[in-house]
This record gives sequence, structure tokens and C-alpha cells, in this order.
Amino acid sequence: MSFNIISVIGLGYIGLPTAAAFASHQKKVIGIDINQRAVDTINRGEIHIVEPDLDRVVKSAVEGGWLQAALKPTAADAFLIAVPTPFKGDHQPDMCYVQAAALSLAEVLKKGDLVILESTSPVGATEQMAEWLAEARPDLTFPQQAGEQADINIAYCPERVLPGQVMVELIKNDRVIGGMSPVCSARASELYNIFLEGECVITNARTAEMCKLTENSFRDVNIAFANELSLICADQGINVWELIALANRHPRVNILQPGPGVGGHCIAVDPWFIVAQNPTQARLIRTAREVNDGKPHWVLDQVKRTVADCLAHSDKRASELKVACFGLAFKPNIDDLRESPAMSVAHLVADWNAGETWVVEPNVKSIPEKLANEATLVSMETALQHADVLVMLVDHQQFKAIDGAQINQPWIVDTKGVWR
Ligand SMILES: NC(=O)c1ccc[n+]([C@@H]2O[C@H](COP(=O)([O-])OP(=O)(O)OC[C@H]3O[C@@H](n4cnc5c(N)ncnc54)[C@H](O)[C@@H]3O)[C@@H](O)[C@H]2O)c1
Ligand SMILES: CC(=O)N[C@@H]1[C@@H](OP(=O)(O)OP(=O)(O)OC[C@H]2O[C@@H](n3ccc(=O)[nH]c3=O)[C@H](O)[C@@H]2O)O[C@H](CO)[C@@H](O)[C@@H]1O
Repeated sequence: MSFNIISVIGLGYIGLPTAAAFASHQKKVIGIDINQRAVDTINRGEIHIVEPDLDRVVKSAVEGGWLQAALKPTAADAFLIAVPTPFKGDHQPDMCYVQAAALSLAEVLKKGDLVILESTSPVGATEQMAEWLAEARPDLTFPQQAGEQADINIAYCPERVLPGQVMVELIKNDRVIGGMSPVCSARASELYNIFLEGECVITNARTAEMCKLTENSFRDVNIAFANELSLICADQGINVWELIALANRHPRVNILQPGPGVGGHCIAVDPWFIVAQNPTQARLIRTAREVNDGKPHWVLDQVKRTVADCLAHSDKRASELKVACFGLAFKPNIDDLRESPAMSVAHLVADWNAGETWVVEPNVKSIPEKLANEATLVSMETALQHADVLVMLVDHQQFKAIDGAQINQPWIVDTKGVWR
């Protein structure tokens, strides 16, 4: 059975590119989002998020009549769920968006449909989703009861695209397909093969769920190693970037880079899903999270020390000092300030600083209101000329290009090793 209509539920950083990828292969796609502004924007052929090349693909998909957005699901042959899965309370996965999405599509499910969960989820989430669907639609059979013979096929297929390279990685990356039965996996592979150039690698749903969490935990643990080294090296008077470059000359050593902490919507969140389910066993994964989350506070301590040194060598009072934070985004060369360790450092500095706190972020025109109440967005040139203390937080290309001769201040905290 072919897929005549594909429905993507949740039109954010993952759902919208996925919907656009199917639509650009002349598949009729209905994108569903509870956010009226997102729906209206997409239906105008525009986008509400920043991702290279996505605007062009969405525009042509909407103009060609292949993609349209709506607030509520209607009948389709395949449903992909890409809604948020944040944590709540003490780092417990919050599945309320997935549940709401599943219940909304349950109303329009029909025999032969395929339901795919793409949202990053704890182990067992797909089985749970299948239960919610079965309870909502007792007239249909599901894989947990009917196996290969089920009316509805269900799979967990995680997304692993890198923000900033989504339109390339969506198509080129291999995709893990975790069907609740072999038939479910076969149907899911058939669906992704509409646009996928990478390989569909088949497993079961629980392994696929764990695979996504494992990938991001692996990166978090490795960044934590680099961040821990940076603390040790500061204490020992060793340049951590030189050290890592030297160690990486070993043929089997490949250490990542330290920084002000780990941000984004994935790496700082997903490892907690493993910790929440296996708190006793997941000791390394939990510690990595704690090391990375602790880094902004360590950076503040470095700023305090540097400001004290600066004051000791100048006739200015603390209230007259200007501290400039370079970079607010959660990683280089993007404008995304959400879940950013650089933002955390800027807030910590501004809350503590008796003088003025300046922030430099060449990728945005304004800063969030809360930060604007305590810090001022200034140009790179102003900060370089007039700030007393410089705090390097994000290695944006503009900052890396600064000529050392332009930097007159000796009072620098460099969390990225850019101005070493
Ligand atoms: N952004 C990434 O880089 C990335 C990469 C891999 C996996 N993921 C995972 O993919 C999932 C989605 O992430 P995202 O970054 O696209 O999130 P996002 O916040 O950008 O988009 C989610 C969208 O879902 C909508 N939504 C919420 N509840 C809904 C409902 N009941 N029905 C319809 N729409 C609903 C929201 O309005 C929003 O537009 C998460 O589980 C995330 O962990 C994200
Ligand atoms: C396993 C993996 O690669 N997963 C990727 C990741 O995407 P991301 O954009 O969140 O990932 P990063 O680029 O690693 O950035 C995260 C934070 O770590 C900081 N960092 C990074 C490298 C380093 O050496 N030192 C650092 O300090 C950086 O500044 C930033 O704050 O999750 C997505 C969603 O699940 C995946 O889809 C995507 O494949």
C-alpha cells in the first residue's frame, strides 16, 4: 500500500524539515501544529524557525500544493509525531505532548495506517503510545496485541540531524527504524525511503529509543571529560587547548573541546532520560550532566577573580567596571539563545557585577527581556574598545577573526581558547 497522504504532527525544528522533505518528493503532506502562528506562517510558504535552506524547500512545497498546515489531524496513511519531550520536576521525561499528539491523531486513524514516534523518548515510550492509541480506538487492532496482523503499524524512528545542517543530514544520515513488529519496520522503512539517501537500519522500538539517548549521552560524557580537564588544567597552570591538541596527536585519542557548558535542546536533556529510568546504574551519565551543568558557575568564579585582578591594577571602582560577554548562542554561528550556557553565564555575571555588563552577539538584533533588564547588547567594536574585562563564551567566526592587536585589555576570561 502506498502512502498517499503523510501527516507530520509538530512543525518545529524536526517536524517541519521532515514534512518539507516528503513534500519535495511530490508527496501530499499535512503538517499539524497547535501553534496558530506556525500554521499561518507555513501556509504562507514562510518559516517560523531558523535553519539554512529550509525556507526555500518549504516555499516551493507550499506553492506546489504538496504541503499544507492545519491545527488538527485529518485522515492520512502515515503519521509522524515530532512534538517536544522536555523534562519536568527532577529531570523526569515529560511525555504529555506525545500523549496529546497521539490522542489527537487516534480520532482519525483507520486500518492500514502507520504511526511513527520521532520525538526523543525514554525506553518504553512507543509501547506506552501504542497503549494510548489502543485505549482510544478499541475498534482497531495494534501490534502489542495482534503483532504482524495488526490494523495499525507502529515504529520508533529517532531523528539525529545536527541543527544548522538539518536539510543535508535529514536525507544523508542513516536512520534507525524500531518497529513494534517486522511488518511495522518494513512499512516505516518504505516511508523514509521516499527521501532517504542513507540506510534504514532495522531494530526493535526499545533499542531504537535507547540508541537516540545513547548517542547524545556519549557526546555529553565526552564534552564533560573536556570540561573537567579545563578545571584541572586551570588549577595546574596548563593551557587546556594546547594539552588537548597534544593528546589528540595520539592515534586513538580524540578529546572534544571545553567551553562554558553544554546547551541546546538535546544533549543537556536526553541523558537525564537514562538517569531517570536507571538511577543506580547511570552513574557516569549523571556525573557528566553535573560536570557540564556546573561549568557556568565555574566561569563566574573565573570572572570574579579576573575582575578582582583588574580592580587591583586600576584606579577604577567596581561600579565603574564594564564586563563584556562575547557570545550568547548555545553554540557557534547560530542565533539560537535557548538553553544556552553562554546565556547562563551572562545572567550570572550581570547578577553579580557591581558595574555594567555588556553582551555581544552578532547573530541577533535584540536580547531576551530578562537579560535586557540587567545587561546591554553592544557591538563587538564597542566592547573591544571600551570594556575593562572580556569574557569569551562562544567561538563565533566573527570573534575568531579578531586580530590580537585589536585586543588591548589584559583582563580576559576565555572559555573557548579563541584568544589564547
Ligand atoms: N531540534 C533538534 O535538533 C532535535 C534533533 C533530534 C531530535 N529532536 C527531538 O524531536 C522532538 C521535537 O523537537 P523540535 O526541536 O522539533 O521541537 P520544537 O519545539 O521546535 O517543535 C515542536 C512543535 O510541536 C508543536 N506541538 C506541541 N504539542 C503538539 C500537539 N499536541 N500537536 C501538534 N503539535 C504540537 C509545538 O507547537 C512545536 O511547534 C523532541 O523530542 C526533540 O528532543 C530534536
Ligand atoms: C550526538 C550528537 O552529535 N548529537 C547532535 C546534537 O546536536 P547539538 O547541536 O545539540 O550538538 P553539539 O554541536 O554537540 O552542541 C551541544 C552543546 O555542546 C557544546 N560543545 C560541543 C562540542 C564540543 O566539543 N564542546 C562543547 O562544549 C556546544 O557548544 C553546545 O552547547 O543533538 C541533536 C539533538 O538530539 C542531534 O540530533 C545531533 O546529531
